[in-house]
Amino acid sequence: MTPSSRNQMKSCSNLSGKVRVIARIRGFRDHELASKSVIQVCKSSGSGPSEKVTLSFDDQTSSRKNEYEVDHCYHQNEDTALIFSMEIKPHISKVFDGESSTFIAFGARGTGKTYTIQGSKENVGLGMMVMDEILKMVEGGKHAVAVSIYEVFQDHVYDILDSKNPEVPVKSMLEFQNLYCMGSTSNKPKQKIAPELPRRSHKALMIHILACDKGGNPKCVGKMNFVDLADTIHAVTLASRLKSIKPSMTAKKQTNSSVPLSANKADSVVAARSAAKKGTNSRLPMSGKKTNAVLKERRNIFGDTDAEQANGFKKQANKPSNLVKSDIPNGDSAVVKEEKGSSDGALYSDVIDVASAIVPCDNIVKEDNNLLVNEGQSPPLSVRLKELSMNLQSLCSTPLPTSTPQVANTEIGNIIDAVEPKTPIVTHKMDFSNCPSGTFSKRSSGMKQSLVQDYLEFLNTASKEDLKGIWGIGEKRASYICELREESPQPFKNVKRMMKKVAGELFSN
Ligand SMILES: Nc1ncnc2c1ncn2[C@@H]1O[C@H](COP(=O)(O)OP(=O)(O)OP(=O)(O)O)[C@@H](O)[C@H]1O
Repeated sequence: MTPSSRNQMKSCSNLSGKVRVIARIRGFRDHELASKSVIQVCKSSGSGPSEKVTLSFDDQTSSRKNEYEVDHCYHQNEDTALIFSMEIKPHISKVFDGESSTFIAFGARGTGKTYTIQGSKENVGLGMMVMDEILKMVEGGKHAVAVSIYEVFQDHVYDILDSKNPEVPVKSMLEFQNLYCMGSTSNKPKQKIAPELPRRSHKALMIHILACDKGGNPKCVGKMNFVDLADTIHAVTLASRLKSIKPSMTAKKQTNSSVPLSANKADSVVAARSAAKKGTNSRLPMSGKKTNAVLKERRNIFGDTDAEQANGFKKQANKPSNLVKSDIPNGDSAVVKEEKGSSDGALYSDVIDVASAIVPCDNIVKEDNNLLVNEGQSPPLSVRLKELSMNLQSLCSTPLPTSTPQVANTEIGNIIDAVEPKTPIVTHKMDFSNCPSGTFSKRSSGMKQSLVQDYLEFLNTASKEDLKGIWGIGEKRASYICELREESPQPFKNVKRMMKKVAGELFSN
């Protein structure tokens, strides 16, 4: 994908010549129609597999216009069965010959990735269709089928089915349905993730085709992988995110054991040990025995020294935030198909190959907080927004001698109600018979609320450069605000939403 810049054509097709990129249009929902976005699909003059399609997204609300070139586009009246027969079915027989494939559904929230791969109650997804076809092909033959289902959250890979036996044999559609539905609704990782934090995990279904070797032991001859790549990830960032999972993958391959700790936890162990050595901190986050075990394991995995580890982890800690921009905007999703031999494809299948690494996630909440942390010197956006909310709170909690309902207490929810649009921003019929202080209060209350609205409007519409002009908003914060706008054209409709969206329960205290 070419670097993204505004109003520039992005070619999503023919990545490394080994990837086919198709788009699927699911149509606008009612609230999306209101955003005045327009999608245009133009076919090039070629036909058949060589045809190229240009998708133009014109968001009149934000004046954004983006164009993408893809290999094919499925329209909203074309169902998943058509995608299956055109894009996936031709590859099934190749898997039996050892040619693995990976299919990635990629798009912003709500664009239809789950609908396409897992399906819904009413509509069967690609996963079920493929399994149905594969089971027919293995029936009575020399092959067998097994499945694995994984969930990737940040740098952790969770085995959803059975950590002791990552490849679970499947003999019938009923068996598969039970596993797949259980896997899809599993709350194993969810339990560990703080509810107020955005949950953006990726899911992967792997279908293994097995055949017995000469010794009668089942051996994998080929795989079909289906990845639900959640969130708004730019293709370039995608590659780096996958690379960041690589240490876990390498660990799994080299030691054939689970990775004992997340990088962050090990990082803190290394940092604490180094501090202890220097005498600046005598406390280790774990017992000395466990610390040594962790470091030993990491040495086995990475073959590095403490100092190298510290550097390596430092680099990881400084890697860009997970909150990244999508190259495929709201309203469309894409299925990317990869064939054996692609360098990128190898990376993707690696992710899944080692996905049985089970990582204790007692630290995951701490790590999730990184989502809200700005890596720069300045305080994180959440802190800045909290500051802003306190200012707004103090503005709004001033008792007003107007007809506005009095705020009974200074709970933030009540304050927000007072700033909701139902409160008149400016009183047109000013009662000048009031005493001068009354008039002044009325005017100032209108002004305060107008300021609030202006600020929200500014956050919703200002260009990145203008956002950066505000004190406390730097490159990262401005990018984050722009990303929120990608998901919804007006993310900051009112103070309540702004607080919910950006800082979760931070403001509820
Ligand atoms: N092609 C489609 N036709 C009809 N409805 C669709 C289509 N694609 C998606 N939908 C509907 O849109 C909604 C969101 O779809 P879905 O949950 O699959 O999105 P998603 O990309 O998986 O979102 P998330 O990233 O939040 O998991 C669902 O109600 C789904 O039924």
